[in-house]
Amino acid sequence: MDGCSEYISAAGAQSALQRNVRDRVKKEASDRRRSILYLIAAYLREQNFTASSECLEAEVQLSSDFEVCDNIDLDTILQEYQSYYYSKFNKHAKILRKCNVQTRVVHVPKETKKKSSPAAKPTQENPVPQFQFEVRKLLGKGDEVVKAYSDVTLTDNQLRPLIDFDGYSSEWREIAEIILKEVVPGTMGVAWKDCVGLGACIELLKEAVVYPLKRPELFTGLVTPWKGVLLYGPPGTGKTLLSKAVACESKTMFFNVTSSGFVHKYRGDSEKMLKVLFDVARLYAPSTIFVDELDALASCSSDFQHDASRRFKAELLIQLDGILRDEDKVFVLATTNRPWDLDSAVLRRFEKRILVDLPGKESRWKIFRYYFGGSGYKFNELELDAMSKRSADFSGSDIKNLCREACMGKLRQGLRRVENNEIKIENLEVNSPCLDDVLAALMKIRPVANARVQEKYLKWRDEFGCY
Ligand SMILES: Nc1ncnc2c1ncn2[C@@H]1O[C@H](COP(=O)(O)OP(=O)(O)OP(=O)(O)O)[C@@H](O)[C@H]1O
Repeated sequence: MDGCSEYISAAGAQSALQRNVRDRVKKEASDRRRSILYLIAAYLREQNFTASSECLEAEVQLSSDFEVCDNIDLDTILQEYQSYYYSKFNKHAKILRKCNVQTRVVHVPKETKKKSSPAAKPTQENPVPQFQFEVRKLLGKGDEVVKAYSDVTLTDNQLRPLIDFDGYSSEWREIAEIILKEVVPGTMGVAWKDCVGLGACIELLKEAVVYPLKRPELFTGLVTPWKGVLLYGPPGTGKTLLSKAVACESKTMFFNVTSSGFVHKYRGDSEKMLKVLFDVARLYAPSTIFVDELDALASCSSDFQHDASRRFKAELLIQLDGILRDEDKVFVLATTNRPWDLDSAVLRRFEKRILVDLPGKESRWKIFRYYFGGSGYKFNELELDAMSKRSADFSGSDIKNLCREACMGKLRQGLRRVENNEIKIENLEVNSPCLDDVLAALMKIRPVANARVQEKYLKWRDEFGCY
């Protein structure tokens, strides 16, 4: 082959290659366009716009041989795009903008003008529009949901079944129903008075969730209620106890998000779940979203897969921003005993960050009195002084354990006499524990935290706390 024909054949091969690439790109674009149309048709059907969906299917000749895959819907795609945009550019994606009214063009296809939607107008032959029929079918499900949280004190709004809220996909409703089934009943019997020695935290929680509901007119302008509160501190100091009291005392719908359960149960779909959670909380407002162990969900180094964790955090930030910005009566309460591990962007969204510290001597005194008094055991002030003095570093939970151990110690003495056949078990009477029993228990039970641990929290509070 001479140089010229070599050149021609190389040029021919290159142009064939270019044609191939062009064809591939064209095919990809046309596949994409086709997928978009299927997605739109499915979305319209999902939203009960049956006539519009049929019209679209006819106009673009969609074949009934294809259907949208289970786990793809427009809502998910949009949500993922928003999360991606936020994590990439650190600002919210703008999906819509108001158009110029003068230049706006409204396109009404001829077919839809002729055909009125069966859902829109009941006729004599068909008095129950198709849409309402769908509603009835689903209403049964909604009723079950209402029953599931019927022991919560609910307002009229909160008693509305899910189906009353239009415009959500069936996937959204499925997730929403799971969430509603996990609403914490307000009948756990924990009152403010059970959170002994935690007066400052209680005041703040009342400011955030109780008073704004009782006297909303007092909380306007700059005096808006706190929307995000983080309770942090050593283990066993009553953070979860406080949140249970919020559930019982606040009369809000209380959504309990246990981090480990959340990530495990909805792995791969956590951010979708999170979005629905906040949607549902808004729909059923006033509500409280309680996130236990926030560090497991939003630490700088979350252990669930890197990408999933990034997307989850981005969605959490979007949702927290929404709560802070909007007027909705949704309050987010979170706890952690590793505040230093939290992602700083998440941390910033919690307007109040409160240390629930180890109880001081006076608080320990009150906690001893609370637990022994609650069981009918009376100790005088001097005895309570002695206990509180010797229990430095004990958390509320440690003190509770100590009280149990003291009572068990007394019972054990009696059981030993039964074992030695000194008395019959039927005749065994257990006396109140005395100070010696408590001191003996003090030798056995050691506190979980100590001054060094406490120091770490105090240091973090001085740097990042907001109380
Ligand atoms: N201040 C307190 N007054 C009365 N009881 C308390 C107090 N603090 C803790 N307790 C008791 O200890 C138990 C455990 O406390 P709680 O679970 O609230 O601690 P926590 O701070 O959430 O711990 P962790 O950080 O490990 O989750 C409570 O259910 C309660 O019985």
